[in-house]
Amino acid sequence: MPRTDDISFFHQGTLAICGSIDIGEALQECLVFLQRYMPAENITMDYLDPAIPGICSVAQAGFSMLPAGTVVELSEREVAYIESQLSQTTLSNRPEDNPVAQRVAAHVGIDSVFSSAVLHLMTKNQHLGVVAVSALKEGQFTEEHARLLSLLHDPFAVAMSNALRYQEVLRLQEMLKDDNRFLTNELHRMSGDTIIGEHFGLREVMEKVRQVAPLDSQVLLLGETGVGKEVIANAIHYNSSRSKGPFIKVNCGAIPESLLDSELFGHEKGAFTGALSRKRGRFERAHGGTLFLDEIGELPQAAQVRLLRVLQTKEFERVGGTEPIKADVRIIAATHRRLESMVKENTFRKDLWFRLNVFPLTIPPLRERKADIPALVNHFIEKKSHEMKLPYRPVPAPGALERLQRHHWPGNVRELENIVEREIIRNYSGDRDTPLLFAEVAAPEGLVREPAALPAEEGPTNLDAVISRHLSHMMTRTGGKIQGEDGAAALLGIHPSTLRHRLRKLGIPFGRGAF
Ligand SMILES: Nc1ncnc2c1ncn2[C@@H]1O[C@H](COP(=O)(O)OP(=O)(O)OP(=O)(O)O)[C@@H](O)[C@H]1O
Repeated sequence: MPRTDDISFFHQGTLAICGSIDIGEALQECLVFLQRYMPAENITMDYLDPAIPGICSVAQAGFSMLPAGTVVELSEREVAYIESQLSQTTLSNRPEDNPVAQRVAAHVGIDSVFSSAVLHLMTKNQHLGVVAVSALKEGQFTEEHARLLSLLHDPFAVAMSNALRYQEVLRLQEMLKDDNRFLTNELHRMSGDTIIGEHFGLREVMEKVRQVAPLDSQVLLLGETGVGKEVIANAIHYNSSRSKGPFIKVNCGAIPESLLDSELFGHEKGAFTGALSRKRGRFERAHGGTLFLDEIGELPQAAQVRLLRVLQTKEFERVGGTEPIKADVRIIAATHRRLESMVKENTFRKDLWFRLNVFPLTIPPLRERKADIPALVNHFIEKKSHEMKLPYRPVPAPGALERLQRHHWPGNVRELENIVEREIIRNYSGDRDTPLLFAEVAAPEGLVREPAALPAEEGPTNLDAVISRHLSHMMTRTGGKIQGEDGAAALLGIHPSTLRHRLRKLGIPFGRGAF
């Protein structure tokens, strides 16, 4: 039968050990408790890592015998000593009694004599680690102290096991955060880090981006398909105070109506057939960041009502859930549709349109910023060659860029990107020494709309257009370089600042960044 004071000792000791989720704080409580029964001045919880081999401190309280996180390497003899002691509580009242305690003391710079009582923690014959109680004087611990300490074996073993698991969770969490940071940077790099035309065709758009990005206002991006709405949404996010948060995209037109609610707001386990586990929706995932609602004009009426409610209350419930969830999300919506006409036709809710239309930003179609085409072509050649791991960089054939600039571009930048990719593939499978001709842009009927007054073969006759064409050609030839012997200014025989002035006036990109 256990003695009554043993039961009380166990009870109070267990409360001290389990009193805090932080194992350091728990050991501090425990040290204060143990001091009522033994001359404990320090307590550490450590485990043996056979891979080092050495002991690693999990937590500590007292005079810093072994601060948390310390690793002390051990010799084979010292590891063998620990292994020989597993089934008992080791008392060492003189340093020479315990070679491991001596090694630890030397490691932390304690040169005075000391004594310790070491409790080995075991579960199912597996050595979890030790709890070591120490004092800075010799001969401090008795068999009775060892007996009392061993009464606390089980709560210490549970605490040790939880602390190790908790450390593992923190390690994995840090790894996930690191992966997340890496992937976010990769995504950012891949999805529009470079905005071609920001100083030329998109200058006004980018001015507005810089104005609105730091504010938390909603933005509505308008423009034909493929003009770069997502690229601009990215730029707003990465130039805002939310840039470290997530950028989550939803293509409202690509998700079946029956799945929209679950995609946007998430669902609880068992909310519907196939909901095997709880799932967070895109709103929840975008918490602290930006939610990009692409193709907002395709949102079905019922979903428009729910979206409006979330925008008004900033709260939603998961499908099948009752608990309201708050998400701090900035909304950027985009559409190639004329929302105003849709409102008139009653296919888009007027109140939602008002909500979204706080800061409308229209991205001009490519045909209205043709001066950006050479730089875009070079950018896509670079991008695609890199993606395709080409050992060489194809170059456009003479006259090809002019041909591209005469195209009407109904599919905008995306169409240009696809054409560049196709041309590189064609070039790769044919004669790689042939420059990229882009012959296809001139071919299909209706795609190329040459202005009647400017037949393609004659080229422009208006003086500015002729100069613009020539300067664009020179920029392509020199890779945007203005100064130096091989720069465009020297080739044209004019002063570099005069050339820069001309280029700016005509909206022609220059400089290394433009090519
Ligand atoms: N200014 C730009 N600089 C570099 N790349 C661009 C630019 N604008 C668009 N792109 C590229 O063109 C492609 C189409 O752009 P994006 O997806 O942003 O267009 P969108 O207007 O959102 O299209 P949709 O209306 O179909 O959703 C993307 O690969 C994008 O990276």
